Amino acid sequence: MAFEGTNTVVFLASALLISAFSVVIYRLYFHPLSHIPGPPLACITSLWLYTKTYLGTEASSIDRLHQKYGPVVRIAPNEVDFSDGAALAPIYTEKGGFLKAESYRNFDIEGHPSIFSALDPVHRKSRAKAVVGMFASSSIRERIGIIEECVVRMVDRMQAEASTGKAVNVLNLTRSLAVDAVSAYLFGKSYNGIAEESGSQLSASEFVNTFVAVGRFFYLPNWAFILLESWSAKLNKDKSEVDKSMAAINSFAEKLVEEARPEDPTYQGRMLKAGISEHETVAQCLDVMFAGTDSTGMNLATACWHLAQNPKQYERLRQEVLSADPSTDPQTLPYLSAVLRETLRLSFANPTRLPRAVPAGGWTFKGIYIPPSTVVGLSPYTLHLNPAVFPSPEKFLPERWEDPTPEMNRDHIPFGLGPRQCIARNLAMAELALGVREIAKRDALRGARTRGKVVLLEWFNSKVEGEKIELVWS
Ligand code: HEM
Repeated sequence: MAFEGTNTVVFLASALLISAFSVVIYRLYFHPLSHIPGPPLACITSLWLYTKTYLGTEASSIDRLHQKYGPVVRIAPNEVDFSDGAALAPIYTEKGGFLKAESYRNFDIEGHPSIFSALDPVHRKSRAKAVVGMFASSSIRERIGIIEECVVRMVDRMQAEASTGKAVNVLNLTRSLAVDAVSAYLFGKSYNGIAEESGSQLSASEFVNTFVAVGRFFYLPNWAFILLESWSAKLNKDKSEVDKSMAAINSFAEKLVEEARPEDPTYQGRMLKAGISEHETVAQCLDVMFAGTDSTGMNLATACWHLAQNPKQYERLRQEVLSADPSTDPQTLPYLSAVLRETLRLSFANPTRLPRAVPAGGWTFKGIYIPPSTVVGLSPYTLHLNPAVFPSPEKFLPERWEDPTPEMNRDHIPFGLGPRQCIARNLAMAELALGVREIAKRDALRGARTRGKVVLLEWFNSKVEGEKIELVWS
């Protein structure tokens, strides 16, 4: 009997080994992507990509692969990354671009695909159509005073915290501004983050951090994602802080929806009017609260960081702001716009690939055939740091935008591009331009020095280590 048992084990182990070996041989030599170069481990198993993503080194690791293997690299059995900006148009824009990859489902909220995470364009369209008017430049111009007020309050607080002589976490301040601007402008009710106790962490921070952390499991199949997310939430040592922050944000969003009427011209009112359920409307509000707080906060804090490090550029910006008519739209000031473009190039709020699925029929790029369902994409990280397009790419040089080449314009993709580019681009730009103008006008960065380093984990929404971007005023 024992002998028979051993035989079965040996048989099963051999069968397993043979099938694993066959998969390896197939993926390396017979798979429809076997003609694309890439590290053998990544071609054999998605674990390579999952690990890099989890560790927050995805974008830089793939960038190094491009340096070794060229502009088209296989980074997983069924995934290919491009570094050639010529691939942007076919993937993201032409004929509506390719559909978002399955991994976006991991960003669904409470089981609802958000405007951001929806894969199905029809599902997304009914939601986006209800609110897209709020993001038009003309609508933002009409109610720009709401954002201006938040900006003034944020700079007041920055100056008050600066005067204490202690290190100031500007990321906390800019996140507070961002959550207030989005909530006041879209929902008609400010979250009032700037009014929270000076020096304390924004109560919405852990909510934002939790969403950011979703990015570490971005590429996992949805079932594995759900499993790991629930385990890691249970194991989180800061669980009570997270729960508190989530509860604060959830009750804010729930109240908004409870009190909303479909005839209200607010984000929540428009969603309800479009027939979206109350439960889903709460989820859609949470989605923009996160998206609006994280990326804009990160970019404005990055602008402060670089301006504090570059006094000549800060002075030039100030001179431009001070000599302009105060009623001028700051987005029309050339140097201020150059500062923002350079900030958006280097902030890496969204550093990694924006993955898309190749449609039926496949796709041929410069003679290279990519079969249907392959996940393809380009990353802001690789494009924005390409020395052939942006010489001395690590340097903060707003001057480079005074006379940009066509390749610079093409490869600068902080908001993504095509029909799925950032729906709130105009709102974000208005916040950033008003923020930078107010800081320059009031000379809020006079005497500011950067403290420590800004280390990023390259998740879909990058995580700043320690959630701090610190300045000290002397
Ligand atoms: C500087 C600030 C911002 C940056 C850099 C940024 C960046 C991006 C990027 C890269 C995408 C496209 C992702 C992809 O293709 O997968 C995106 C989409 C999106 N963003 Fe932003 N974003 C910013 C501000 C905002 C704000 C303020 C809001 C909301 C108030 C927002 C809401 C969204 C939504 C809803 C989408 C999904 C659009 C769609 O798929 O139709 N973002 N953003």
